[in-house]
Amino acid sequence: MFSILRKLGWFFKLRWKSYTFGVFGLIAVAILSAVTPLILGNIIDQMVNSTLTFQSLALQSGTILVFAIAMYGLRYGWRVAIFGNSTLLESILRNRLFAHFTKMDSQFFHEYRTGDLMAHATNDLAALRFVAGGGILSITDSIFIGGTTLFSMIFFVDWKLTLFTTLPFPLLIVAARYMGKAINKRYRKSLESFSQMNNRVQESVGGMKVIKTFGEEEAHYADFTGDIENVIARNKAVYQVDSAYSPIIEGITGLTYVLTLFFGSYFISIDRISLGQLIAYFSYLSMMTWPLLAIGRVANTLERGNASYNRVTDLLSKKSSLKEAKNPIQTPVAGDIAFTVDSFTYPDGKNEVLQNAHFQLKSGNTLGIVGHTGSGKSTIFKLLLRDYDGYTGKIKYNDKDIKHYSLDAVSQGIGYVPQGTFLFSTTVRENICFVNPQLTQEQVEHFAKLADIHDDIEQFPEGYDTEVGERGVSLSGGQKQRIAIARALATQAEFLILDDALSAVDAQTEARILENLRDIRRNESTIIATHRISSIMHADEIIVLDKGQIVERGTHTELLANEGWYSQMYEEQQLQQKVDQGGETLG
Ligand SMILES: Nc1ncnc2c1ncn2[C@@H]1O[C@H](COP(=O)(O)OP(=O)(O)OP(=O)(O)O)[C@@H](O)[C@H]1O
Repeated sequence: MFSILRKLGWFFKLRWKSYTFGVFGLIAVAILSAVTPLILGNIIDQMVNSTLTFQSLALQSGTILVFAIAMYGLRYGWRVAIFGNSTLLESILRNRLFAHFTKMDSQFFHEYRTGDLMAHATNDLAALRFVAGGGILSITDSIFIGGTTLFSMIFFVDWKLTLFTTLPFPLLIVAARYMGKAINKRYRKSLESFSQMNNRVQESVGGMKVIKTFGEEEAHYADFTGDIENVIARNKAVYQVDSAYSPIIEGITGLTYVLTLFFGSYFISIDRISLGQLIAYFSYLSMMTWPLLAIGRVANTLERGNASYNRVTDLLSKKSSLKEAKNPIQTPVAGDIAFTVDSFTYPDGKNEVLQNAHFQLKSGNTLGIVGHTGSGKSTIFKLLLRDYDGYTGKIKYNDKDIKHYSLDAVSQGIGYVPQGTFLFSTTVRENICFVNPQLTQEQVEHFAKLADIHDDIEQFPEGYDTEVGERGVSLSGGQKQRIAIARALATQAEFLILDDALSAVDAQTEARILENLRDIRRNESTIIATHRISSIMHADEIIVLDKGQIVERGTHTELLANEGWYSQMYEEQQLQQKVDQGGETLG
């Protein structure tokens, strides 16, 4: 249980000054508050004995007032010190987690759902914040405030009275401990159901269009209602124990008050203690409840913190399967590509996704990749981007193994437009200069023009400052794709990879964009995967993939002469285009 304090040792060491100040503040408050009831008791005794002079009353009340002001200042100080530290710990760990997430590979995000990762980043870190704040406070409280109060009860009032009246105290500790444990257990379950509901909300909002299209709203709503009911039931279970907690604690403290009244009156009657001492004792009793509850609470806070710390370190210890070379090449990848992958299977997949996929791309050339859906086009890109290492064969940039480059060097050398475009909920401009925020307006417009999206952006309510996504303008699929292309071009990388990145734009627009690319990227390399043959017919080489194997390769003319799948697809698509154009003229 206390091992969490050792595990967080690095943080306590880091913040030892403010913790020392905070703990001393707490101890000083404990001592001052133990003296106050004594003064009070003394005033009352002097009153009873008619020895109270105005001077001594003023002096003693003045002392109480000074103590109260000092305690106010000290309490403020320790709160700022200790709770300030606890939020600092949370932010340090949150930064570490986030930095770690950014380094992890695709496999990691496949394994952990977003909702779970968010739960770790919130609930577990909050539990650790409690340890570093409330936990330290409770430990100091129970040891020092509890200790000084008990000491004062025994030595400044009466040891016998203390003995008889504190009999129910162990009961208080046990009740606080066990009920706290039960609350924690139920609370954890309620968090789990909350996390499950969170995951569903996230999926539902993301997939709302799909759900609606398939008329699945009701079924989905029923599932969601089930989740909500589960959350409510589990929260109720927490409150059931929670509601019983306070009455039980109050009952036990009530019992100590009754015992004190009984024994106290008796001891006054036999002149063992004075009335003033009894009143002081009552003050001590009320000061004692909090440290006793703290003892029960400390155990639970530490246990929860321990479990959370283990979960967080577990996440942090997950290694990306991609290892950086010892002294990696830091210059962005460039030059010729030699792709010779003999075999690749996804880490959690059963079937080989690529087999003997070998191709070369000379610097400055364009490679086209076509093939059925699922034939492995995107997989080739994932390997070129070094999302996975587990293949047999070699991938080389400029004659050097991809694994000898740093991960940043690979991503910096490639402008990538993935199949599913993702834009950030920010302005069009910020989306375009995502990698390079220093771009001037002219440069941003230049890339937007190349991606044939400039005219569209000019029409948006606030031009390049228009927000995209939920808070701003809704974009068409084709507009999103073109902004994503502008963003990839703005990286000014050596390689441009377009993965079916023009599927949502019409053939004329596509032709214009490709023409622009051919023009400005004459000396740089481009790889285009597509279902539309017209997109790649100008490529220097085209490869046709089928079930992970290259079944045809050559230039457009060579492939047509081949009379295989490529020429057949080309003819079908030409025919389709003619039919479409015919339809347009007829219409
Ligand atoms: N993360 C993954 N884990 C396991 N299998 C995967 C994963 N991603 C893709 N696959 C499988 O690999 C195969 C090739 O997929 P890939 O996405 O490369 O095809 P594609 O040619 O790009 O298809 P499309 O034209 O539909 O985009 C498919 O059978 C697919 O199911």
